[in-house]
Amino acid sequence: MAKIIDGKAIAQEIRKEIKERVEELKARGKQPGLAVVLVGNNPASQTYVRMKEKACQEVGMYSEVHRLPEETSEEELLTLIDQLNANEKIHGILVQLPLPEHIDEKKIIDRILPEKDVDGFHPVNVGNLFTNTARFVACTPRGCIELLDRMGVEIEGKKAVVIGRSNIVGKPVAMLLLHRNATVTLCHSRTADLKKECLDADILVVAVGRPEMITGDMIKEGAVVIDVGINRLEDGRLVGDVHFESAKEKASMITPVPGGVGPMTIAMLLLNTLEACE
Ligand SMILES: NC(=O)C1=CN([C@@H]2O[C@H](COP(=O)(O)OP(=O)(O)OC[C@H]3O[C@@H](n4cnc5c(N)ncnc54)[C@H](OP(=O)(O)O)[C@@H]3O)[C@@H](O)[C@H]2O)C=CC1
Ligand SMILES: Nc1nc(=O)c2c([nH]1)NC[C@@H]1CN(c3ccc(C(=O)N[C@@H](CCC(=O)O)C(=O)O)cc3)C=[N+]21
Ligand SMILES: [Mg+2]
Repeated sequence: MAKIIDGKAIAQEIRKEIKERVEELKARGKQPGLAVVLVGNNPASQTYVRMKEKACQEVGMYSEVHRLPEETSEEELLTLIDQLNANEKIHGILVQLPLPEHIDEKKIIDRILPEKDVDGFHPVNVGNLFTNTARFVACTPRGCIELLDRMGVEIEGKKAVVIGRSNIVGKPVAMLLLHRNATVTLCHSRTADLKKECLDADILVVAVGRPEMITGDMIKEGAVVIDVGINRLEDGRLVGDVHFESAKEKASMITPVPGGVGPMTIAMLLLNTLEACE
C-alpha cells in the first residue's frame, strides 16, 4: 500500500518559505511582481488564473491580471507583452495557455523577455534546460522534481519512465530527471509496448491527458508514481491519468489528483517569480 504524496501540504510549506523571502525583499524595498494574461473565457483557465492571483496575494507578491476578450488580436496581445516587458514592477509574465485559435502561441511566448519568462516556455529557457544551465524551468516539471526531493526519493541511477512528450510537461521533466542521473525513457502515443516500459520504471511520471489510463498492473512493485494528469469527468469528478485505487496497491509512493502535482505547479510559479526578482 503506497504512501500518499501530499502535494498540497508540500506546496503550502514552500509557499511559507517563499513568503519569508518576499518579506526580506520587501524590507530592502523590493517586491516581486507577477503579471498573468488571460485571453478569452475558458472556464478552467479562469479558475487557474484566480488561483494564481490568490497565491500571489497570500505570499505578499504584487500581481496584476489582464483579462482580455476572446477577439483580442495577436497584435494587441504583443503590445501588452511589450508593455509588461518594460514594466519595472513586473518580474514575471505568464500568458495562460491555451490561447484562442487565431493567435500564434509561439509568437507570443517568443516575445516575452526570457528573464521574465517564469513559465520557462521561451526558447532561451528551453535551450538552457537542455544544456543544464537553466534559469527558469517550467513550473509543472520543476514541481515534480521538488516533490521527489522533498519525499526523499533518490533519483540517481534509477529507471525513470515518463509518459507524454509535450513541450510543457513530458520533455522538460524527462530532461530534469536525466540531469539528476536517472536513466530515462520517454514514451508517447507510438510507443510499441507501453505496459512493458511502465513495468520497468522505478519512477513513473504520467502526463498524457487520458483519465485513469495507467492501471496497477502496469506498475512495478515499489515504484514511485507521479501523476500529472488533470481530467474533469462528465460527472464532475477530477481524476488523474493514473488509476489511483489499483496503482496505490503496487506503488511505494503516489501523488493523488487533486492535491498532488497541481498545487506544486502554482508554488513553483511563485518560486520562479521570486527568483526573477532576486
Ligand atoms: N498538474 C499540472 O499542473 C498540469 C497538468 N497538466 C495535465 O497533464 C496532462 C498532460 O498535459 P500535456 O502534456 O499538456 O498534454 P498534451 O496533450 O500536450 O500531450 C500528451 C502526450 O501524451 C501522449 N499520449 C497520448 N495518448 C497516449 C497513449 N495512449 N499512450 C501513450 N502516450 C499517449 C501524447 O503522445 P504524442 O506526442 O505521440 O501525441 C503526448 O505526447 C493533461 O491531463 C493536463 O491537464 C498539464 C499541465 C500542468
Ligand atoms: N502558461 C501556462 N502555464 C501553466 O502552468 C499552465 C497553463 N498555462 N495552462 C494550463 C496548465 C494547467 N495548470 C495547472 C495549474 C494548477 C493546477 C492545480 O492547482 N490543480 C488542483 C486542482 C484544481 C481544480 O480543482 O481544478 C490540484 O490538482 O489539486 C492544475 C493545473 C497550469 N497550466
Ligand atoms: Mg497541451
